[in-house]
Order: sequence, then structure tokens, then C-alpha cells
Amino acid sequence: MQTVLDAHKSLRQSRDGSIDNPHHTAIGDSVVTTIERVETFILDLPTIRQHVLAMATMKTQSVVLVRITASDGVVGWGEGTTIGGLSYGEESVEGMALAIDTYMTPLLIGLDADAVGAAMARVGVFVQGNNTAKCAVETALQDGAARRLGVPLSSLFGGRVRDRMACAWTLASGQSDLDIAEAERLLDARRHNIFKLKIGKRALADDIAHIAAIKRALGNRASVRVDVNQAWSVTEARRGLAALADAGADLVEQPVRRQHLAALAQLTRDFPIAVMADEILRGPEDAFRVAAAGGADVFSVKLSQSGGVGPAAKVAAIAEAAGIGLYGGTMIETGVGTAAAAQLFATVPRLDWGTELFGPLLFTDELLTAPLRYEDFTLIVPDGPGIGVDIDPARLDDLRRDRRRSVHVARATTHAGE
Ligand SMILES: O=C(O)C[C@H]1C=CC(=O)O1
Ligand SMILES: [Mn+2]
Repeated sequence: MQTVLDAHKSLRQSRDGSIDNPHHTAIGDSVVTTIERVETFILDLPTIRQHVLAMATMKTQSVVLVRITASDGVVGWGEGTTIGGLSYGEESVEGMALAIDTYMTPLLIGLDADAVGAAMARVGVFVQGNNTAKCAVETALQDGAARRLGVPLSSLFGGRVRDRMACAWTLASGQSDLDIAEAERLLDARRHNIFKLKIGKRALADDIAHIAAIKRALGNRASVRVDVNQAWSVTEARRGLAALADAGADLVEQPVRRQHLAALAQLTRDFPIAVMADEILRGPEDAFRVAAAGGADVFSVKLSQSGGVGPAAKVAAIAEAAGIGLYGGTMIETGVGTAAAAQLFATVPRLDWGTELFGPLLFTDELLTAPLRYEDFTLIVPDGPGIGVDIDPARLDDLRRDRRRSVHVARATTHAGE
């Protein structure tokens, strides 16, 4: 039986013709740069303030970084991040590190480092689901492939149509007056004029009063949007969407559970406020299903949920083909995942709803040698090769869980009701 590995090996052509090159491996009559090492790092990054979501309150964000070293010495980085332990999704950072180290790495070692699609196809044969862990691996491979060519990752996805993009900020301190003060500061600094409010934890009437107060304070100076993170029943959502539109909110994100596509489609049809799909989208197949059902006006495209840069590009293409609006989503990633997402969203012809690639700004510590630039309400897409940013090794050492001195990880997240 021919395996995916055999198939991709036989498709590869010699790139430099030199069998003697010590950095390349001869496979059959092909000479390729191979994947030599895959390493995972769990990092814990304290947040600048508590971040209150329907299902969890974050005080620290935990992420998995993947470093892939190829036989030519080129290193690629990727990130797999989720929110609130296991309260947002079915993958945790600990589980991702295990899935990568135990199951994905042995499948990857020795494969052609440039054949990212073939490598991920092989992983997909033997590893079901685990999209966020796959995202970390796939992004690291994409980064390495682009660095090897000396081009930004956006060049592997058709090239840029923009070099900066609108960037929302999430107001989630848990208190209306603090949120308003924070929004005013960010408007004054010209950093953000799109605000996403996290709701669904409190009673509907309290959430609506909170949104109305913020919209009243900010008026036309800002777009106000809300993310329910699946917390509403269908009945609550029907009441909620009507009230949100009256309060002046522009968009509501994932109001009902991700399993309830028919309800999401009904809400999309029945209310004038834009409905955005988030948790329901776990890759291209879901994107197709949701688009075919008329399940949303807008897709929040996330690299982590989609399974990497390539699958996220397919989600975006399905939205585009279906006339669904696009928004560049985040899982509150470090500069690594944020830069990778920016590279992809720079290539999307229409990004009408902007992005929320603010992740690095929510952390007390900077991981990169040069921070991402946020100016004039936008994020600037980095120019360098690959994802366009570099990790500071000293800061990486500082933030690694296995080297960490002080963060009390067990209490870094509290859950709804605590
Ligand atoms: O969209 C989510 O549900 C996750 C995330 C993105 C921004 C934020 O504050 O939380
Ligand atoms: Mn969301």
C-alpha cells in the first residue's frame, strides 16, 4: 500500500541537484531538506488585568509554542493556544504538548520540510481532531518553508492586499465603568476603535444594560460588538439579539452553542444585527456546512480552530465564495500566533470586519525581540521572512512553565460560578 509519505516522496524533485550536500537527505532519486527536530514549550503569560469571559476568568494565558528545526538549520515557529484550560474547547495546552510530542513528532521526523501539505496530510491520517495542536505544528512548518525561501509567509498565500489591518480590543474587566475608562484611553491613544464585549456570564438584562452604557459613552467613535461564547439558550438569544440591536451593538458572536447550527441560521435570518460564527467553525468542513445552512453573516477565522494557516485560508475562501463577511479572530495568542494570523489576513481580498489580533497587548511580558506594531487603530503586518517576528530566547526561557519561578498555574484561571 502506498502511504502518504511514499506519495509525497515520489513527487519531490531534487532542488539543488547536489547529493553531497550534508543538509539534504537523498530519498529515492530526490534530494530534500528534512524535518529533524520538533520541540514543544508550554508558556504561562500573566495578563495585564483579569479577562472575564462567560466560561472562565483569565489571569494568565497559557500557550504551546512549537519549534521545528530542519536539516538545513532553518527553524520555524508555531503556536497552539486555547482559553481557560479546557473550558473553551476540547484541547488544553498540556494535551496539545502531549499530542505533538507523542503522536505527531514521530510522523514528521524525516519528512520533506518544504512539503507542508503532505506532512499535515500524513498527520491527518493518524491524528483525528486536535486542530489547535495541528495549528502549532503546521504554522511552524509554514514559517520554516517561507524563511527558507526568504519571503514573508503572506507570499506563500498569494501575496498581500494590505500591510495593516483594523484591530479590535476586548473589554472584559467585568465592570462597565472600568471598561468605559479603558475604551476611552485606547481611543485617545488611537490604538483601537472597535470594542468587543464579553457577555453571557451575567443575567441577560444586566448584560444589555452593560452594553448600552458602553455604547452610550462611546457613541459613533467606536464600533461595539459582543461575544456570548455560546452561553445563551435559543430563547435568551432571541430576546438578546433584539435588545442588542436596540442598544447599538453592530455584531453578536456565537450567541448559542456550537452544536445548534439551525438556531444560529434562524437568528441570522430573523435579526438585523450581524451574527458571527466562532466556536462552530473548526476547519473547512464546518465552514462549508455553516455557509450552506446560511448559519452566519460573518466568520471569525481562527488559525487555531481551523488547524493552521492553510486550513484557515480555506475557511476564508469558503466564506468569500458564499458572500459571508470575514473577521480575523484570535485565541489571544502571543506574537507568534498573532504574526502568523496577520500574514494570512493580509492576503484576504475583503476583511470587512477587521481583526482582533490584540493578543500580545494583553500580556505583561513581551516574547519577541521586536514587538508587533499597533498604530492608528491598526496592526502593522511584519515584513521579515516567515511569520516576520523573532522570539527572544531569554524571554522564552523566562516564560517556560518548566523553568518558571513564580506563577501559580493551578489558580491562573477561575471558572464560571467560582
Ligand atoms: O473569540 C473568543 O471567543 C476568544 C477570544 C478572542 C478575543 C477575546 O477576548 O477572547
Ligand atoms: Mn468568540
